[in-house]
Amino acid sequence: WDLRALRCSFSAACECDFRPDVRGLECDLALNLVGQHLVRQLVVKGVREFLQNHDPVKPLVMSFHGWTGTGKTYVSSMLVRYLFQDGVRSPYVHQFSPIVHFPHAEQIEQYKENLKSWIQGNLTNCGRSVFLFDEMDKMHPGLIDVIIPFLGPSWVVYGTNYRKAIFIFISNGGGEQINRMVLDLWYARKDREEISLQDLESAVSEAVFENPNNGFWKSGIIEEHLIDLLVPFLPLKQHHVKQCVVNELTQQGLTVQQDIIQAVADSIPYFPEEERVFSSTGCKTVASRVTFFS
Ligand SMILES: Nc1ncnc2c1ncn2[C@@H]1O[C@H](COP(=O)(O)OP(=O)(O)OP(=O)(O)O)[C@@H](O)[C@H]1O
Repeated sequence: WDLRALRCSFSAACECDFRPDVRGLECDLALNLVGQHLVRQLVVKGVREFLQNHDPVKPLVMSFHGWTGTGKTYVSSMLVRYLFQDGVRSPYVHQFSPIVHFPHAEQIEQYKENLKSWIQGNLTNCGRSVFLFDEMDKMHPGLIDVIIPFLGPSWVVYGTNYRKAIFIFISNGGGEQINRMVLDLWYARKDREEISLQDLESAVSEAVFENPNNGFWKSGIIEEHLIDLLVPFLPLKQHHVKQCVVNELTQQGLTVQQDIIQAVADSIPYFPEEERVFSSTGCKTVASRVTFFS
């Protein structure tokens, strides 16, 4: 008899689908996430502490920032996989993309209402829900503030505690600032790993808060410090790209060949243009290039 299955048939389904494995997440990140030491530390520590607390004062709110192809979606999907048995397909994981769900600026008031009731309904159904907001930099400013009441410490409806939910925002906003800081370190002949988290955090918050084209523009979410973890994704260097190629070859069951690794790494654009230090597209196009060069 599977005792868990038996218990599941009598209890709230969502708690049953919720099977967090933080150690598994930690291992997977250590093995497969390339060149993002801050991300690994912040996400594992943040999620572990949040899950260890059986009575959290507020939901866990994380915001992922960085240049394209640096691993934001990759990490969020991995996290969800280690939280829910069905991963991103779990009915308790909800993804929002502005282009798909909120395409028309003139319907913003309707979107606000829909988003609020959607979140409220799903939280009533399952306090352990995860909400993923992709491409925050393409979200109409003002829309996201409608979820502020769900992110703070005082949101309790009908006696249900909503503080066990996890909210993840993903955005390229602040990516330029992160790249600039890492590049300045490189010009100063310092390691990219020497970057200060505090400096990054304030530069990113300021950048997204002050950009009128960003979903966080003048947002109460930033102003009221509702984000628990601002997670900066650093630009990847050529040796990181090579590691992504190795991962991809292995995953596709292909032989790891030096000439393919070199050919893929050489075919990618880098910045600064002359020195070719950081990948302009991270590891984003690695999979398709591996197919092309193999
Ligand atoms: N740091 C990384 N370590 C390992 N693989 C990576 C990393 N970054 C990106 N990749 C690979 O590149 C693919 C694309 O990355 P991902 O979609 O996570 O980028 P992103 O940061 O979300 O980009 P965008 O801002 O354009 O959405 C991933 O599926 C993964 O295979």
